[in-house]
Amino acid sequence: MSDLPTPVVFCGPSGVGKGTLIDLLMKKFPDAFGFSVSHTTRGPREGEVNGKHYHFTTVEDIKKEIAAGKFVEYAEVHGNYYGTSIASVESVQKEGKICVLDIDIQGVMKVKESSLSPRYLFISPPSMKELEDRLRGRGTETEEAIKKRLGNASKEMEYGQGEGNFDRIFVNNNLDETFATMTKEFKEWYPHLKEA
Ligand SMILES: Nc1ncnc2c1ncn2[C@@H]1O[C@H](COP(=O)(O)OP(=O)(O)OP(=O)(O)O)[C@@H](O)[C@H]1O
Repeated sequence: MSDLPTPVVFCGPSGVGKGTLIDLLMKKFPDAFGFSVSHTTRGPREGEVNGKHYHFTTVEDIKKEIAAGKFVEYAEVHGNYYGTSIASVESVQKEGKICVLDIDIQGVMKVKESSLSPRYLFISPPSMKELEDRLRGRGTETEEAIKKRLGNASKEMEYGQGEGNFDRIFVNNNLDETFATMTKEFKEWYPHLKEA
């Protein structure tokens, strides 16, 4: 048994508001949460610092470490690997922080096979129509990307609502209300949390 803070997984369709809710939590409880530093096999972009923005690695090395069970989740995107190592989650925990993992369903399935025992949260939109409006309203994706995200969303919703797949589902209808409910839950889960 350890008394390190239990990591928390945020999952839900693209555009549902995960990033928004995580930002709000981080502002309300300063220094209580942290993101783990991911590994990637893509090259560093200008200004990216190894160990800070990413742990830059090679395909050969990451494959070996994945095979050795050192990753809680990973994905191959356009020929590059991206992943979260157990060590990087632990380094957030060792600072006494709640490690936040903002991942998709594939990632959740991999985390479930790993040794990590996080709290699994699923963020659901009030309706598919509202999800579509948010994705369009955000204005960050092309029409093609929006269609792809909405196509994925129905499968994600099915898995998200599946019996026993998540510890808690938050329906993100009104943002203030969702955040208030979430804050209350986090204070129960992590009694040490102090508001700003
Ligand atoms: N409850 C809400 N009501 C209305 N709009 C919201 C709500 N929550 C978030 N939004 C808005 O919806 C859009 C998508 O939110 P956000 O970027 O946080 O989604 P996300 O789940 O993190 O998406 P991705 O997985 O693609 O990063 C943003 O423009 C955000 O301001």
